[in-house]
Amino acid sequence: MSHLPLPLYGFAAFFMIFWFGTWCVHLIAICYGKYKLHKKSCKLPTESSPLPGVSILKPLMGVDPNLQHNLETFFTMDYPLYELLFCVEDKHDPAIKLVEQLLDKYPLIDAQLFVGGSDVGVNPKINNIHPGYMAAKYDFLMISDSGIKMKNDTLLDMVQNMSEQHALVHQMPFTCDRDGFAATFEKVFFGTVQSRIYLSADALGINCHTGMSCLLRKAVIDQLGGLRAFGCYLAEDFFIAKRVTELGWKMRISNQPALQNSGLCDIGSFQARLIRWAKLRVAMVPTTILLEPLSECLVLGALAACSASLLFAWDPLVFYLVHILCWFLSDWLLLSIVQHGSMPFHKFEFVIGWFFRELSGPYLFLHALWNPAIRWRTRTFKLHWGGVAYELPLNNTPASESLIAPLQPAPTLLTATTAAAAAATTTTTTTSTTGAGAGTGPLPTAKHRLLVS
Ligand SMILES: CCCCCCCC/C=C\CCCCCCCC(=O)N[C@@H](CO[C@@H]1OC[C@@H](O)[C@H](O)[C@H]1O)[C@H](O)/C=C/CCCCCCCCCCCCC
Ligand SMILES: O=c1ccn([C@@H]2O[C@H](COP(=O)(O)OP(=O)(O)O)[C@@H](O)[C@H]2O)c(=O)[nH]1
Repeated sequence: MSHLPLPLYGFAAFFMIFWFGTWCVHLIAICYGKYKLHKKSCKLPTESSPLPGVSILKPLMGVDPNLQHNLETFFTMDYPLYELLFCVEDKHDPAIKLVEQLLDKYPLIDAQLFVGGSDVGVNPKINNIHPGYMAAKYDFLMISDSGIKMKNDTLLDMVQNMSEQHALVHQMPFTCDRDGFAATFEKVFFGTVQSRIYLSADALGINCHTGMSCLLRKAVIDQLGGLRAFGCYLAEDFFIAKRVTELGWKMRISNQPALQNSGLCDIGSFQARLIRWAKLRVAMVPTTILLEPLSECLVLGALAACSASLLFAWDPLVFYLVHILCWFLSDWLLLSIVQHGSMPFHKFEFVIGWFFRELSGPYLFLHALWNPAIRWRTRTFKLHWGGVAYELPLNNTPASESLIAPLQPAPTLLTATTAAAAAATTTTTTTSTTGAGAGTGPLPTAKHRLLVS
């Protein structure tokens, strides 16, 4: 041992400490997940402190087989005061017709549709929801991506997590139970590697905000310059959380994880999504270039096994196998906590899904580093270090990114009335009710609820 160069011992000691730290992260995630998730809040509204109104922004782009069902869950929530602000950028998007049908089906729910988006920055999601944000009338703002499904009490849960010190409550991303291996893979990713980081980061007060379902204090966002102030970033979620906490406000996750329920679920698109997210993280938090690969089970296990062999003369193979087994069991435990019920797949499928995730993780990360161009739906972007984005011209889309299948509008769904209403660039305001279940009288037909900007 003594003839080996000294720096090698330094590296070995570093990897052993990192390995130990990672197991602490496992432990924190399991304990915090058990404590925090699926807990029913006992804080009930009183006459002196009624539940606040919430303006819900729904950015939509294209239609998938579950969209109608997912959107419908927003019309049937048990919450006394909210408005739904659906936002669609393209006037030919078939999502318009779907929203109109829902507006007709639920005339007592306070809901509007905004078509045309805005041009306040590079981020197409921000551009899409900005008209809805400008029209929002309540003190609380919820941003909820198109693939999110709500339980009856999800909004209540989020509002009850918003204390006097909090300005941001977000849902930890998770998935609905769906059939097929791609759905298993998604659940394994969100319920293991992602939950581990998300839960421990929230427990330790580290910004890990993913903005697919979040509740914000509108006054705080207004104070920060409005949503337009975040239009220059693609990862608006990360920067919203950063600025909000810099003002002294707190953020935290809600008790219910977010139920992603997109009707399009395939391995290729999901991997492309993970690659896109990794590119964002690398640009925003450059230390992830080192931290992410190092925190992968197979990579860290190999490094720790060599280090343990060097430092303590332990058998590296036995160390490696025990490390993988313990990691696997700990991931199963964490996934069970996040799922909070029976698993939609057999244990054997979990084994396959887990190994597939562990083997593909480092590869996807390298892929993200290799090609910095970011394809998001119909557009391609690049990021400056720090996270400021710029859009690339359409013909500059790299071929390697073509595995992404953007949600393409199906033009056949568009009716003549919708097209005519959308083509007329006049602005028509909707008749609004005062909250869920509190409306009066018949409302105009859906086509009059179209706001074209
Ligand atoms: C000793 C242990 C060290 C641990 C090292 C941690 C390594 C991290 C490993 C895995 C990463 C897990 C991923 C966490 C979830 C992030 C998901 C994500 O990338 N989301 C981004 C994109 O979201 C979409 O963006 C567009 C928007 O319009 C959509 O609505 C969004 O859904 C999002 O932008 C990123 C947010 C947070 C990034 C945080 C990066 C820091 C991670 C390091 C945290 C370390 C915690 C260590 C705990 C002890
Ligand atoms: O050009 C775009 C891309 C996305 N979105 C919306 O932004 C949200 C998140 O998009 P996506 O699911 O593609 O992002 P991810 O969760 O994969 O990061 C969804 O509600 C989309 O409808 C949008 O309005 N315009």
